[in-house]
Amino acid sequence: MADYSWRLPTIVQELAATVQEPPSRYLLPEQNRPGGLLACVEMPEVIPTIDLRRLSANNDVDEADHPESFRDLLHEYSLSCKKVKVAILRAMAKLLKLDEHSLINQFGDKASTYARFNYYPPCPRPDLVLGIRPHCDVGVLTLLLMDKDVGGLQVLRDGTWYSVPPVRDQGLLVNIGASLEIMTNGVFRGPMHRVVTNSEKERISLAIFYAVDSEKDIEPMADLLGENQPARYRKIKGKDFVPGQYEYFSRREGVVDSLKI
Ligand SMILES: O=C(O)CCC(=O)C(=O)O
Ligand SMILES: [Fe+2]
Repeated sequence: MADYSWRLPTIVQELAATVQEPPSRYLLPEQNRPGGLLACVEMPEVIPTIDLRRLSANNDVDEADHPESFRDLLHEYSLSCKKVKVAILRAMAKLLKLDEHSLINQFGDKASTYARFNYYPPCPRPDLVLGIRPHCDVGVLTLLLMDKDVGGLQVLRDGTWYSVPPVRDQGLLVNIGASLEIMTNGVFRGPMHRVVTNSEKERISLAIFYAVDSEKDIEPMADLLGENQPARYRKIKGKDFVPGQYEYFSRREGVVDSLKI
């Protein structure tokens, strides 16, 4: 029988179109949300970020204020993504010649998974306005479902911005976050990326962010260190990392650089 466990929504627009506004009980509290600093200017409102733990935990669905199909679809999608995340982190651990569970074990008991739909309306002056300013994702791993038609994501390499073409056929873009860079002592690097705007077309993406337990320390894994492999990053608590990240955003630097030894 065909295995549909990796099934993704046909297109991100289809998933997004089923709901106007996610119910507030599934959202991350405002003060914890990555908001205005992601964009180039202060945003008029903080961007809603769905906390998938709340979404999965809440089975008391009130259809009146809750489009059930959106919840179910996002939940199903997050379960598929979890398998992808686990498979990738296992493969990465093997590449590092570590126990295959070692990276997954870094998350701690209360790891977080957040979903954010990024909507970029057409912009008459793409030469002046970015959709998201340059940043490195702060978590361990990000799975990005991109708009199937409209590109815009760019990745920085050796001082040049490279455009990532739209991924058709239900492709996912896997982004390494700064937490994983620290844990692997810089073997895997979190790339700087940004989103440019488009004068004619709107664009939607869905990012699922996997982050460690906020009480856990993020630090180079002991098994990767040795006499000739000293720690290249200082440790930082999960909960101090995210606010630090946004402070550095405004200075257009990566928080991970501040932890380099
Ligand atoms: O919309 C995109 O393609 C990228 C979004 C992104 O970088 C983010 O949400 O952190
Ligand atoms: Fe990002």
